Order: sequence, then structure tokens, then C-alpha cells
Amino acid sequence: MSIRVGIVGISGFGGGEAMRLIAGHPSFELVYAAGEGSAGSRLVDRFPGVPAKLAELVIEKWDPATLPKLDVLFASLPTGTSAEALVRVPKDVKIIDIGGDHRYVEGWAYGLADVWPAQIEGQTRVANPGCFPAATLTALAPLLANKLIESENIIIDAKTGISGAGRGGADNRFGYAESNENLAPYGLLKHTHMPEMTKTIERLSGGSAAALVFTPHLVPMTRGVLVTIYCRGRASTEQCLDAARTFYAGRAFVRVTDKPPQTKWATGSNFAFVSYAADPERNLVIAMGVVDNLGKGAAGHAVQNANLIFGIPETAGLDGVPVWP
Ligand SMILES: NC(=O)C1=CN([C@@H]2O[C@H](COP(=O)(O)OP(=O)(O)OC[C@H]3O[C@@H](n4cnc5c(N)ncnc54)[C@H](OP(=O)(O)O)[C@@H]3O)[C@@H](O)[C@H]2O)C=CC1
Ligand SMILES: CC(=O)N[C@@H](CCC(=O)OP(=O)(O)O)C(=O)O
Repeated sequence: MSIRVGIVGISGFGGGEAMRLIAGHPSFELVYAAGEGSAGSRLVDRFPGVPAKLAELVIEKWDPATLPKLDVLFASLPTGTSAEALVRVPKDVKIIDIGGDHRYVEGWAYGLADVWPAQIEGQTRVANPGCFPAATLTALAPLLANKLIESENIIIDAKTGISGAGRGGADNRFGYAESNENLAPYGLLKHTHMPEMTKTIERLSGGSAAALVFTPHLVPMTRGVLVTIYCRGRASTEQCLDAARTFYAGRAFVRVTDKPPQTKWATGSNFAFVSYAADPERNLVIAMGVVDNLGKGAAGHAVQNANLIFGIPETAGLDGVPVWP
């Protein structure tokens, strides 16, 4: 089966990673690439290592009115810029929105693929989770589903690589001189990922997550997200690990580890690594989650969601071993 695929935002970090994964996918054929400033260039001009079969594909100016025949479109546009245009994509073209415009929006499934794959199968509009929610919710889901922690009083301390901010435009503030040897918290109290995390924690637990605290930090590495999540609960470490092993039994992309996970374990892959440390005496559960922000945090998760939509093996195009070191 050949599934005709398009990517808008292909010159960006998320779109470029989607291109890399789709180029190696056994059932996907990339037939359309679009953007804004990059329009007119060939893929080989932007990505010198692109496979020969894709080298001459020319990036078109993004316009939903001029799409060729497509089965699925991956949209990797800056959050805030895709909602209006994606409405104009024909209904028979399935869409995975890697950006943040359609999370918990009516008519769109929230694509938390490892946690609720059955809710994504057969959908036509899927909103990919943000990179921090992908790591956080994957780590918390087994604890919430088994009532091992309270949904209230969850504190998420997160670290992200610089590529999480995208290549950016003219006002890019993430250059080498500003980011190297630097650590910076940002988005305090009101980060854009708060609503989707709050809603999903409430959906998984049935309780309130109104008091959620989330503080991301920018660290000088290229890829990777680590979340360290402090929760209230009387479970032991073994109970948490067992709950996660059972919850993710048979699932391809979540690895439950005894050791605290590290960002490098996930680089270049669609894996999420989760682990736990808990002290029932102190009513304390620490959950940890690691993803590659461009893998499970964006393009890997998007391809997994597309596989679920089309009913092909969930691991198709995603079975590469992470890059190490
Ligand atoms: N980076 C990450 O780790 C993650 C990113 N995301 C989300 O994915 C989306 C893309 O992010 P990212 O790849 O990092 O961003 P980049 O800044 O790297 O890329 C943005 C892309 O959008 C294109 N673009 C911008 N404006 C327009 C426009 N008006 N019309 C058509 N194309 C346009 C750019 O094309 P051109 O160069 O041609 O102008 C570029 O290809 C965002 O919503 C982001 O929040 C989600 C999870 C993780
Ligand atoms: C370092 C950095 O800036 N990271 C981004 C997360 C990228 C992401 O997941 O973005 P969307 O939710 O917009 O898709 C941020 O904190 O907003």
C-alpha cells in the first residue's frame, strides 16, 4: 500500500524530522512539501542528505487550495498559524497537526498514542500532543489510571533541548551565544502546554488538576526533554513500576526502567522512557519521563498517529534504534 503524504513546514525542525521518518517509511510516499520562506527550493537544497528519490521535490508556497491528491497531511507550522488554513484542507485528506492549534478542539482527537491508541484509529483529524505533555502524560498515565497518586498537587519540573523552540524566524532568541553554557526557566505559571496537561490528567483520573504546576527550563543541548514530576501518593517504587509495566505491556514505544531515564537514551527515536521513585512514608511519588522533543515530542508521535489512523503496524517507519552517544 502506498499512502500519499504531504508535509507543510518541512524546512522547520519538526517538519524536517517528519521528512526523515517518512523517507524511510515502508508505506508512505512523500509527494508534497510546502512552506513560506523556503518555497521554491528543492529538498536537496535544504537537506543535502535527502534520499535521491526525494531530492528534486520542490517546496511549494503553502496554500490549501493547491494541494495535489493526498491521503494525509502533516502540518508543522508555528502554533497560532495553522487553524485558519487547515479548515480549507479537503475533508478526504487526513491531517496530523504537530503544532498546538487543535489540542482539545472539537472535531480533533488528542493523539496520545501510547495511552489511548484505540481512540486514534480511523480518525481523520488528530492533534499531536506537545513535547512536554508527551513526556509528562506518558509517565503519569499508569499512576493516575491506578489511583496511585492524587490528581491535585502535581508539580512538573521540565528540561528541554534548544531545538524545542524551532528554527524560528527573524526574532529567534535561541542562538548559540545565548544558549550555550546557560540555563533558563521560562513560561512560568502560564505555559501553553498547561491546558492539555490539565485536561488529560483530569480525563485519566476523574479528579481535578486545577492546581497543576509546570516549569520548563531551557538547557544547552540540541534534543531531548526530561520531566521530573512530584506527586502526592502512598505507593512504593515497585508498585509504580509494576503499574507502568502492566499499563504499557505489549506497547512498542514506552520503556519502563528501574534507573532514572536520561535524554540521550531517546535521541532520534520515538521512544518514551519512564521511571519512578516513591516513599510511602513521605506521601511522595516522583515520576520521570524522557522523550526526544522531535521524536515522541513531535514527528515520531505524528507518524505513530498516522500509522494508527491508517491501520498499518504502529511501528512502521519508527523502528530505528536511538542515536548514541
Ligand atoms: N521543535 C519541537 O521540538 C516541537 C515543535 N512543535 C510544534 O511544531 C510546530 C513547528 O515547530 P518547529 O518545526 O519547531 O518550528 P520551526 O520554526 O523550526 O519551523 C516552522 C516551519 O513553519 C513554516 N512556516 C512558518 N510560517 C509559515 C507560513 N505562513 N506558511 C507556511 N509555512 C510557514 C516554516 O517554513 P519556511 O522556512 O518555509 O518559512 C518552517 O518550515 C510548532 O507549532 C511547534 O510548536 C511541537 C512539538 C515539539
Ligand atoms: C524550547 C521551547 O520553546 N519549547 C517549546 C515546546 C515545543 C512544543 O511542544 O510546542 P507546541 O506546543 O507549540 O507544539 C515551548 O516551550 O513552547
